[in-house]
Amino acid sequence: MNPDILRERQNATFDIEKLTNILDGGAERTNRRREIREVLVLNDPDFDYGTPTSLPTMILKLREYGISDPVEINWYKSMYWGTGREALGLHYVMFLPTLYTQCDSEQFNKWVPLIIGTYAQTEMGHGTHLRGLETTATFDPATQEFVMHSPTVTSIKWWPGGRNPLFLPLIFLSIPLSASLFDLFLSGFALPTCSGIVIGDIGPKFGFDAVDNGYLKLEHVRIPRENMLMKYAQVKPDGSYVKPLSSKLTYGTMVFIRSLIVGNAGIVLSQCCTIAIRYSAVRHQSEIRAGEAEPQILDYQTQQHKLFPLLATAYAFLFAGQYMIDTYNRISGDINQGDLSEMPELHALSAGLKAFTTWTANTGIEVCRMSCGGHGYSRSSALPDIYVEFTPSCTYEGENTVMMLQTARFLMKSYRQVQAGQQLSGAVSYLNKVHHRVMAPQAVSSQLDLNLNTLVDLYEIRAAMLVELAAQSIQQESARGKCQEDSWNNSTIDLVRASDAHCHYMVLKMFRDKVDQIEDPGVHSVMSTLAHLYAIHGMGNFTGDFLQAGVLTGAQVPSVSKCLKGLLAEVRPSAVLLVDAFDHHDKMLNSVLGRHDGNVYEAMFEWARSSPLNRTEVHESFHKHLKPLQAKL
Ligand SMILES: CCCCCCCCCCCCCCCCC/C=C/C(=O)SCCNC(=O)CCNC(=O)[C@H](O)C(C)(C)COP(=O)(O)OP(=O)(O)OC[C@H]1O[C@@H](n2cnc3c(N)ncnc32)[C@H](O)[C@@H]1OP(=O)(O)O
Ligand SMILES: Cc1cc2nc3c(=O)[nH]c(=O)nc-3n(C[C@H](O)[C@H](O)[C@H](O)COP(=O)(O)OP(=O)(O)OC[C@H]3O[C@@H](n4cnc5c(N)ncnc54)[C@H](O)[C@@H]3O)c2cc1C
Repeated sequence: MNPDILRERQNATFDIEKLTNILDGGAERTNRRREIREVLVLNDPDFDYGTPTSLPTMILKLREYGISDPVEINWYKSMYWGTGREALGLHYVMFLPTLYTQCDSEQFNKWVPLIIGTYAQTEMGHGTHLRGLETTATFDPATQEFVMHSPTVTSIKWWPGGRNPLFLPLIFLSIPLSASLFDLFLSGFALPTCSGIVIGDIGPKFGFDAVDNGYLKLEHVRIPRENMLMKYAQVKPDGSYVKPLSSKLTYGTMVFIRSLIVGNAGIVLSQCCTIAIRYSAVRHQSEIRAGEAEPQILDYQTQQHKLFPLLATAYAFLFAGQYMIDTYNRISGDINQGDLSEMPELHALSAGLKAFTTWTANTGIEVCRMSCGGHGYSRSSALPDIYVEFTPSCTYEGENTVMMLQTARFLMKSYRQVQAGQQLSGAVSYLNKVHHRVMAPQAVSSQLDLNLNTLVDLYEIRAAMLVELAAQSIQQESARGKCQEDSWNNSTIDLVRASDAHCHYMVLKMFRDKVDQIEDPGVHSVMSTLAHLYAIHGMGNFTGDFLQAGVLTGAQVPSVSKCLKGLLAEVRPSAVLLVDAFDHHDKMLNSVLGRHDGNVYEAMFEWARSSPLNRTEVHESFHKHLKPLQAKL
């Protein structure tokens, strides 16, 4: 074990295992996660780490072990595939959940155990604007079939993941928006089951290489009426259409995956913090005091300023992910019983948090990479691969700006309800006070009140102010004679800012609520420090908002920076222990820099020597290209 990393693990002030249990949702969940990792994967003789040939093995093993919980599937898959995406991700997180939520009982029993599929909603011309989708599904009562057709080049289905002849049916969204299970291919290498299908791969991408995103053009292809997913909407044999309780029920799968993405952003950020902080504990560079040994780069304040707020953010997002999944499960249970009353709030929360967490994590991954210097740019660090695999999450499952505007739509509606004298409940209840709150700054003293509850209040006031400013912008545009739509569009910068502040407040509130539940004094103390760091770092980034909200005075601004520096120093002794608590196995992290034993340099040399480029003393290209050239010179 590297001596630096060994020293970092001495004198722990908190019980790491207890913190790991909290992250997993209890000791039993930690035990289950490790059982899946150690017994079902690492000790499985069939386990051929992360090679494509192991994909069928993985599927059959998941079925053999009866693993169906999305989190457990993710635990299993992440051990198999490390930090990358793999071809079946979409099957598990979109195709199956759509069948679970949109099939009637007969369809469920018919299809769920048997098939692997994808989710073909996006078209070349439309990904965001679902009401603009052009693919048609025309019912033919004479044959009891739907005729599926791509009328224009822009209606070609574009992006479905896993869209190669290997794969089976796909969930298909078409006009009128209904989800029809469209059985295109038999399993295995069979060709299309019917003519009129043009299919292929959309070509090289920024990354996501394990997933073959394809295109699909349909020319009057017929599928049985029964292939329309009929839990919520039906087309009867006589062609009559039974409308769903809400047209937005068809969007349910996207709400589900957005809810998962929130926790996943926390997981990915925790992986990167593990890599960067462990590496920063063993990397020595330059000097602080002349003549002394080169310090660990983790002792540079700037390095702490880069990494420790991200460490706090990783914990914040993991807790937000737990809250999001619990909220999704509760409200989707109610929806299943026909109670749609909280569907708008679930949509607004999942859309906003998905955008907020992925934007922040996306930036954070790059900060972690750059904090590792040149070695961070090496694939051996795993950080470039993590970035390339994660960054599309700001686009897929709802492009982030559009998602923030969906949350803004809910905030504006809530604000108008308060103006009309209604009393709000739930996540936006803080808006009830927006007119009565005295936006008085804290005590005039230049000292900040560091009570976590006070900090949550300040974020709440900031959010309320920005919601009100966005609403006022819309009102001012209307007063200038703009129509409602133009008033909205001319206020979208303010609207996104308000949604971002709302999500920031929600995440800090969830972090505070989680800290309040922690009974172990040592764990409570270190988590409280991280929650403070998360809040103060945010105040430093958005000082203008807090000044504008009147909850921070100019005299207090220096205190923010002073407080931040103090918190960085407070986190320093626990930094390595805090990433150890994430409990990422070396095999899954697949990072030379993030090794648990900290033996980076030896491992890096071995990694480089194993490169195919080093298989021979002199690369064959010399003999093939350079030597003949030299002969002619
Ligand atoms: C800790 C747990 C960790 C576990 C980890 C487990 C695994 C983690 C996996 C992580 C990631 C894996 C990734 C896998 C690969 C992903 C591959 C990508 C796939 C895709 O991208 S699929 C396609 C995704 N596409 C979209 O998301 C489309 C986005 N567009 C839309 O959703 C809609 O067009 C819209 C919302 C933008 C607009 O819709 P519409 O025009 O119909 O609505 P309006 O804006 O006019 O609003 C009308 C009212 O409808 C309400 N509304 C809208 N949407 C919803 C909804 N979904 N639910 C409820 N209500 C909705 C609006 O709020 C409006 O209501 P109002 O009352 O009138 O205001
Ligand atoms: C790696 C990857 C995998 C994918 N896998 C799948 C899949 O399996 N199945 C599937 O169906 N789809 C998939 N997609 C497609 C994905 O869902 C869409 O790309 C996504 O929904 C964004 O839509 P778009 O590409 O049309 O972008 P656009 O909506 O065209 O976005 C372009 C710009 O327009 C802006 N914009 C759009 N509308 C508004 C608005 N109302 N207000 C303000 N600004 C706006 C956006 O903010 C953005 O800046 C995948 C995409 C990627 C990158």
